Amino acid sequence: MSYGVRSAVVRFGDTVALDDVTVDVPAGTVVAVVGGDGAGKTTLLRALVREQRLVAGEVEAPGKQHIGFLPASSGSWASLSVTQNLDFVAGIYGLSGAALDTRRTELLAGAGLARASDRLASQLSGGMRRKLGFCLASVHRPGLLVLDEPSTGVDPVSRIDLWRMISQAAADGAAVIMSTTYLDEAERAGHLVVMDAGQVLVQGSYDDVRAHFSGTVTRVAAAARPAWSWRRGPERHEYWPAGQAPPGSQVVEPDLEDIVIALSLVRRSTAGVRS
Ligand SMILES: Nc1ncnc2c1ncn2[C@@H]1O[C@H](COP(=O)(O)OP(=O)(O)OP(=O)(O)O)[C@@H](O)[C@H]1O
Repeated sequence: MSYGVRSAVVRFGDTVALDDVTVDVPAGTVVAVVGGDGAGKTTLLRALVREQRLVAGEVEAPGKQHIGFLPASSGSWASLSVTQNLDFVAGIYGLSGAALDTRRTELLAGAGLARASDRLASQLSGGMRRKLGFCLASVHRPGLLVLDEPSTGVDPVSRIDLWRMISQAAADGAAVIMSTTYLDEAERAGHLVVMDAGQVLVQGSYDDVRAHFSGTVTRVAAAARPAWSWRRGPERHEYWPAGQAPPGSQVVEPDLEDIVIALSLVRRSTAGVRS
């Protein structure tokens, strides 16, 4: 079973938020959607859960009761405790008794929230709230799990817990699609979708994305082409089209962050956004 969107188009006035986007989300796979601000990640996920209407194209998704959706904001009820949040959502899906007890224990332990089970959601840290949101989205073991930036604000150690749970959901057979701004963690997904300005720039496994990348990334002290360079920690990286890097340049093996930035710069240049 594979879900997804085909040739999806979404417009907000003059803004094309999705421009002929086709993405498959096969069962048992984690698809990570990456891209800069306004790339169209949230619109894609909302289209998939049918919260955003398409101007053109098709959505293939199961019925609402088989979808789990963690929206970019909130995802839980501030005035309910952690347990009350879980039991409330589980109840909507008809989960009760021993089955609910088992699932609650499993999710709270996995998310590291067991000791916070009586705390109000409003009293949780931002990262804990995102983890609770994940638990609520996945409590009914949906066939399609759609997560909008589940790890934003979650500390690096807790992100490991979250990834374990996301991977487990896929291993149990769910089709999982998530957006993330953490490109190091996106590299772990089975399938990557790199977006910019509503378009899919490239998609496939991390190896496919690297193989598709043409051009050279160099490490520089001062940028020769400022519009094509970006900061990476204490370093500065610069993009050159294939064969154009000056002789003697310090060439670096581009990681996903370099590739996403370079592809976005190329797209904007092609679209006439940059001179
Ligand atoms: N309700 C809306 N009304 C008008 N424009 C919108 C609306 N929602 C999204 N957009 C525009 O559509 C484009 C895609 O937005 P979207 O939220 O999908 O991007 P994103 O990749 O999720 O960005 P971010 O990471 O900043 O949330 C942006 O240009 C955004 O301004």
